[in-house]
Amino acid sequence: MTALFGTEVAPGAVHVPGWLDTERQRELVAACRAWATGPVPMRHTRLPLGGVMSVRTVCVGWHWQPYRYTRTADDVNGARVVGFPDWLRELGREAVADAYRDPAAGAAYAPDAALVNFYDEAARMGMHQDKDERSPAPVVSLSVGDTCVFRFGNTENRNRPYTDVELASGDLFVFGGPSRLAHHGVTRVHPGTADPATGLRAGRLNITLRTTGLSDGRDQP
Ligand SMILES: O=C(O)CCC(=O)C(=O)O
Ligand SMILES: [Fe+2]
Repeated sequence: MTALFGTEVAPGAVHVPGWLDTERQRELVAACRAWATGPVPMRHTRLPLGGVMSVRTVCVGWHWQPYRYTRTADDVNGARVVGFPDWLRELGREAVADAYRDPAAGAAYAPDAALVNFYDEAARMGMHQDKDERSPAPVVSLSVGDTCVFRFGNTENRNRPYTDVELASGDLFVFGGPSRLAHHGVTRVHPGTADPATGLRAGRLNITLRTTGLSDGRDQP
């Protein structure tokens, strides 16, 4: 087991470098490759004002489109989103338990959605809040591939104060509690920093686990 000396970037926001070993990163890359092919293909999300996101995204458990979750990908091909696997929920539980050093918080964690984002070297993500979930449960973020600059800000606005954190392959970042609605984004990706042993030769994968707080038959309007 890796020694877990995470850094608290803000209250409730913990960075644990090197949390995933190479084998687990390889497994995640393989899972993301499979999800990227369907039933809903990985694609650039269209924004309501006509823009498209520079990252490519595929969802697991619930489909996210700006700014709601549904079971079917109505903005892509109408297909039902792939099911959320038990092993991914278990990984999320381990992540929360380790980052917060709180086994009970880990055991209570029950994510039901994941967003898988792929960044090529030009992709970015603007400052935003993850606020389409109806649950205060933490977000678990796992990174594989090229190192990026992850900007972790405040709950008030997109501006300072913020902290720039380098997220490298295998890193875990958990944000919950008072940081759950903090603004955050990715300001750049450092090309050529990935370890090819993960199976991802170029670019960056980020997987965020979320708890939607939704149940079937009650899709968000
Ligand atoms: O890529 C990252 O590290 C962050 C992704 C993110 O903020 C999101 O998907 O909402
Ligand atoms: Fe986010």
